[in-house]
Amino acid sequence: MRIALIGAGSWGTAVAGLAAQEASEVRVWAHEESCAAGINTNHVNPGYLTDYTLPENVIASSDIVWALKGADGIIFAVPSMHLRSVAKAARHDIAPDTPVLCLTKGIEPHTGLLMTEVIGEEIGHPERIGALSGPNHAEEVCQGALSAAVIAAEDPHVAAFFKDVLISPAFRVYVSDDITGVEMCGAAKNIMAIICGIAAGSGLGDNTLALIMTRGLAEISRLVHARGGDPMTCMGLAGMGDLVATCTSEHSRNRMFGVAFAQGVSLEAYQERRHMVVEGAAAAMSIAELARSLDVDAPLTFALDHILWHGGSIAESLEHLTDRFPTSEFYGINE
Ligand SMILES: NC(=O)C1=CN([C@@H]2O[C@H](COP(=O)(O)OP(=O)(O)OC[C@H]3O[C@@H](n4cnc5c(N)ncnc54)[C@H](O)[C@@H]3O)[C@@H](O)[C@H]2O)C=CC1
Ligand SMILES: O=C(CO)COP(=O)(O)O
Repeated sequence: MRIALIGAGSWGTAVAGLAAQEASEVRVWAHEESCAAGINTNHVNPGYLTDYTLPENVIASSDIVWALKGADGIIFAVPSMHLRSVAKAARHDIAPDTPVLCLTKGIEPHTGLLMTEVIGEEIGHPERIGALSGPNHAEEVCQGALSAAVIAAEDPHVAAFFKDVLISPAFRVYVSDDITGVEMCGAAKNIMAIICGIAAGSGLGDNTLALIMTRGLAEISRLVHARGGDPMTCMGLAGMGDLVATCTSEHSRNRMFGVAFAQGVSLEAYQERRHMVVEGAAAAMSIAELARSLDVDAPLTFALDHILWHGGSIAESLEHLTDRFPTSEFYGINE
């Protein structure tokens, strides 16, 4: 069996290693030629996860046609801002019945589309496209630390196919049919992680972090419900699981960016320094747009959008948030 892994950042690299346990060959497409060369020569990606040695059946190229050739399954792991252009470039080299899995976490700005919907618009046959999400930092998964994820797909055969490819004693894979809920949770939790980072970087304590995570989860549940997903998904790996991991972990780019931002580092400077995507920044904008269009009350998302993209101050946003009159804890989720 041959798997194509489109994207050689941290997560694509770690998941290539997982897939290589089941597949006879994993072909990785890397945006940077140097990443492909390092994987082929030393079995190490020189750009990401540099302490991790990939299995020898993982090979790479910056030629996407080569990567897709003869693939029995295709996994997309590119940042959200590049997903549409990469899927467009791949469209003529993907057979209509090849199962596809999306690892990207985000919502497309202006369209409000989920990442699987973006891929579906470009390559067609959206029913064969699933999404994987959960509390999975690449740095831990590649070292075999016990982790779990959920794969959501409309077609259960697609979820079962990728579950068989990726599951191992150290990487537990559950399945779901709530693709909307799983993808909304994966995109929105990054916003809460940045806010937790800002709070921690501003000297606020553990009570505040727990407050942000809990009210964040209620906000995510309202968004999931309004977008047509199942709020129960928020209790699972893609919801609470990933929220806890990303809001508390030292590996979280989103949380660490929030800490740095509170100390005066700009988004551009942070991304330039780390060469890593901070998906929650883009998600603050795209999910704020989506929430307004769906008439969802999303105060934490609106606050981060205001701070990052409209010049709002942290102090002013905190004052605005704490001025709100608390109502029923779970409003907007059941009705
Ligand atoms: N890192 C992690 O532990 C996890 C990441 N994810 C998600 O996976 C997705 C990919 O993130 P990472 O692998 O962490 O990325 P990363 O931040 O480690 O690396 C950035 C990636 O962007 C690529 N890139 C840069 N410019 C590009 C362009 N013009 N066109 C196409 N690709 C370009 C780079 O080649 C590299 O693959 C994101 O949506 C992220 O939220 C999900 C779960 C875990
Ligand atoms: O989605 C991720 C982990 O599940 C990666 O995002 P963070 O690095 O911000 O946690």
